[in-house]
Amino acid sequence: MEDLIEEVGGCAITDGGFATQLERHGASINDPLWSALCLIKDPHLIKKVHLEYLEAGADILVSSSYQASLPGFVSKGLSVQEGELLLERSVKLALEARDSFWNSIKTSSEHKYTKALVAASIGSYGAYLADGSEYSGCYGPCVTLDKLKEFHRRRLQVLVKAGPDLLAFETIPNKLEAQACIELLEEENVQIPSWICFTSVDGKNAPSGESFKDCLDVINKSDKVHAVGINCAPPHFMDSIICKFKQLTKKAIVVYPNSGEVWDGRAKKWLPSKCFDDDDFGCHARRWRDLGAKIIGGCCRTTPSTIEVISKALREK
Ligand SMILES: C[S+](C)CC[C@H](N)C(=O)O
Ligand SMILES: N[C@@H](CCS)C(=O)O
Ligand SMILES: [Zn+2]
Repeated sequence: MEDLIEEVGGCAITDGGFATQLERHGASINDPLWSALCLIKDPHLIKKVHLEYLEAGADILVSSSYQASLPGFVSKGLSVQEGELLLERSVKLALEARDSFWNSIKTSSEHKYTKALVAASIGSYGAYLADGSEYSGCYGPCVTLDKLKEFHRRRLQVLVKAGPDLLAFETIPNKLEAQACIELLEEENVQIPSWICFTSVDGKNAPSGESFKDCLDVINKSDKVHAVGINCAPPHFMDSIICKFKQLTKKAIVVYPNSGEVWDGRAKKWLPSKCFDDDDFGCHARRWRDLGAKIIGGCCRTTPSTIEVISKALREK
């Protein structure tokens, strides 16, 4: 990850909203598995979306496993073994897209691309609950550290074995889940780098109300985690969050905010709110880089055109 950041001039671009782009192609993801439903129904579309983000200039692809889980697949009537194959497929599809894109352009002397890395997405427990609780962090008293580790363990093992370049823990909403992720990375002796991203609904704390200082103190103790940041929070929080994270950690900072719309977990739809358009992302991406972010992209409701604008803004001399 550090090599990629250096190779691309100090700031790598991750992709944009994966589920958002699936939906724009007509995929129906109103389901407890959300975008991971496409792993069963339409894997070709997953590859197409990965290729679109590569074309737009993403240096990092995040796999389609955000809301994929073994209990989720089993509740659809699949066996554990079938579920494991689907998790593996999520990484393979991204690797295949990356390799075929790279093979198609690498011999041309004029291309502007770097060979992308594939990050296996590991969505939070709240994502699996499919009730929007990745934005509240309220898992209730029954959800202990051990329960969170057991939820994450097998999926992590299968995703690591599938051969991604990175692990991307996404939308972590509280300190307990950050602790679970750190302990798992140690216990499983994971050798590939990880990033851990939190959500935020107030721009100051994790959704649970716990301070980012407390959350980052947990993460700073682990050398398995190479970057820490925020995803799927409103973009106008990023300036102050980057400044705050710079004081709280020496790890690389990653930011890939959503458009600013707000997810209604009950109605399962995005509610309009103060939003950034693609051009806003372009201007702000430069600012986020200048403030010290090392990986920048978009999350829900951003699209390949957002990533193209970010790429132009960051790569143009
Ligand atoms: C990042 S959110 C929009 C993903 C969907 C959510 N976990 C749900 O199922 O409601
Ligand atoms: N990687 C996931 C994140 C959702 S918050 C996606 O882009 O769909
Ligand atoms: Zn998102």
